[in-house]
Amino acid sequence: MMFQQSSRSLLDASKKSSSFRWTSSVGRTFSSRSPQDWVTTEETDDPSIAILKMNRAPANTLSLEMCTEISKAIKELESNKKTQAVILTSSLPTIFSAGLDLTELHNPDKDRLPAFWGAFQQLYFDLYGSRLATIGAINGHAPAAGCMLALSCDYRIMSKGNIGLNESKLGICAPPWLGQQFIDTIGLRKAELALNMGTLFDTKAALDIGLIDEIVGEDDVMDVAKTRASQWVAIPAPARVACKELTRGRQLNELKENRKQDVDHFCSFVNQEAMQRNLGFYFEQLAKRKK
Ligand SMILES: CCCCC/C=C\C/C=C\CC/C=C/CC(=O)SCCNC(=O)CCNC(=O)[C@H](O)C(C)(C)COP(=O)(O)OP(=O)(O)OC[C@H]1O[C@@H](n2cnc3c(N)ncnc32)[C@H](O)[C@@H]1OP(=O)(O)O
Repeated sequence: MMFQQSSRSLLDASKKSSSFRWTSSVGRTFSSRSPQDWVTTEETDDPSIAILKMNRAPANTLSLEMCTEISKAIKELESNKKTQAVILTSSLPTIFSAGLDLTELHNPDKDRLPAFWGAFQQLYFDLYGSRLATIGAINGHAPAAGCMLALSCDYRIMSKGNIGLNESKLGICAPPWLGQQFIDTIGLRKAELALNMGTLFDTKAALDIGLIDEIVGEDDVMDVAKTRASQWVAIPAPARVACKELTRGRQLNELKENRKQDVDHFCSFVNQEAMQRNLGFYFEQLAKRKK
């Protein structure tokens, strides 16, 4: 049942994921550590509050396996009835998440691409629809899908870095459900300007526009995150879950009903020659910027 305070998320869409064809890693990963190490969960001194850390150096990019690992960690936390809140953060010094792993999109493997997008959709279901109170402790850059991770949390604190949907700079457009999440958060006109220009906001601008809820000092991130988590947990869970359903249920259901079309749409979009060319240029720019 959707509104029950149980170990299940608002939309228990995970069952559907079993229909994906999960292909094995094709050696595209950055980190030499195994996917199991890319996401860790920690307890806090309050048994109702847990921490989920992303540890995929160098940029916590979302590959198929990274999406799956984060989803798995959320599900595991939800399966413990005591856990009522999770703080999502990064163990990297300057990056929360650099968004989708662009190596998944550039010259993609044709069987892996739909599975990758399915895993990204699943992550959205699991985080945006989690029964847990979710606190985004954004301690570094959060562009594009990194911003999606932040937007999927119930409350966002940020210490440094830039955040926003910059997809247009890559010659692409955010998927409709991510665009809608952005519009729902900051309003149509502001979203229209930011989406078209691919604007990335620093912490002050992000607060002004309503993309984040609070700016915190670098050394205070975890303390503030725990305090905010305690405040969310203090609200009776059935009310909290019902409020989430009220504000997010329609969007979640819409994508749930259109999952297959969304995957097809994404794959045909990404496979276009012009799109591949743009991605190639963007990669070159990233590499040059470093030099
Ligand atoms: C109605 C019609 C609509 C149709 C739409 C239908 C479907 C939608 C289709 C497509 C939607 C696709 C959605 C995409 C969402 C995304 O998330 S795209 C990814 C966007 N991300 C970025 O642009 C971030 C790029 N990275 C950076 O700007 C910087 O790395 C940073 C985050 C600001 C950090 O800078 P810093 O100097 O600290 O680090 P480096 O730049 O040196 O990065 C370290 C290392 O990591 C590599 N890297 C960084 N980001 C990515 C990435 N996203 N993917 C892959 N690799 C990445 C970088 O290249 C460095 O590598 P190294 O040189 O080998 O060390």
